Amino acid sequence: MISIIDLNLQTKKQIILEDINLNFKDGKIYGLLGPNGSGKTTLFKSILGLTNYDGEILYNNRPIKYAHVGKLIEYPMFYNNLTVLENLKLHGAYTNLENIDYKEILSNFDIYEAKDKKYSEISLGMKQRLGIARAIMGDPSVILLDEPTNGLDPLGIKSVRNLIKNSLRKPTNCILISSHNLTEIESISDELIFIKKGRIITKIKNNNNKLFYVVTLKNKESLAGDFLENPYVSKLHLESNFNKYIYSGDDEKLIKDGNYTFEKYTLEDLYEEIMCS
Ligand SMILES: Nc1ncnc2c1ncn2[C@@H]1O[C@H](COP(=O)(O)OP(=O)(O)OP(=O)(O)O)[C@@H](O)[C@H]1O
Repeated sequence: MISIIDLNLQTKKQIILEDINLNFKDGKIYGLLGPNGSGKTTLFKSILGLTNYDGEILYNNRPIKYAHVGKLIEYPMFYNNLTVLENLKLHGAYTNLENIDYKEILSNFDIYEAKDKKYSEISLGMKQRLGIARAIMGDPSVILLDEPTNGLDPLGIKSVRNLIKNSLRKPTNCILISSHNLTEIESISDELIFIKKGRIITKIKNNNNKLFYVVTLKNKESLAGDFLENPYVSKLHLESNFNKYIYSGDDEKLIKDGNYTFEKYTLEDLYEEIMCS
């Protein structure tokens, strides 16, 4: 499990990440959502030790630097003049990975046919799949994917999505994905984390039922214990006293007991409500 404890990062001019406290469990996929410049990539860079920060990032109670972290972040660097296979082998060599079955990796990522093509000659979709293939070489405990479907066409998006869902998730790894594509992130993630101006606004369990409920308590006394204990209930804004909650479960009975008013939201509506209020 990754534990991020009191993470803060600021430059002389700007607060970039503020009071981040998060746990990411093995076997789960976490989707990070937030506008441009909200701090998603910087959070990934902190996990990778690529930037200074205050606070602690642990993996299974040890500093994260001891964990094997695979990454696809910003513009992945590959050598244009080397082939797909040569690029992967080079990565294997300089990261000291042994017993890598390159054929299996390339086949799993549907790029085996292109193994002898130069990197500069393959399509954007293949480049993206190659980037993910490289990220998971050696079976990392943590996988960070920063906008893995950036620039892909609809079929490319589908193929990367299926790959993440079907091949990457394991009980022994923890996957973090940032994306602006709400449909995609909703279909992949177990938990959705909303970040705005460097702060975690809220996090919700995703049950892939496509609809969320924004629930308003009629009065404070209506804070029914059962409701708040439900794992599919989160505050709309973690830090405010707002009497609004998000319910992402599918048992409408829970919110139809007269103590609440509720509205159905799509993830897009929810994103707007969270980011614009
Ligand atoms: N090295 C740096 N020095 C100073 N400011 C930085 C640095 N890196 C990022 N920032 C600033 O930190 C903020 C967060 O940027 P970051 O790239 O993490 O956001 P993001 O959520 O990943 O955005 P996007 O969705 O556009 O990729 C931005 O305001 C950015 O300008």
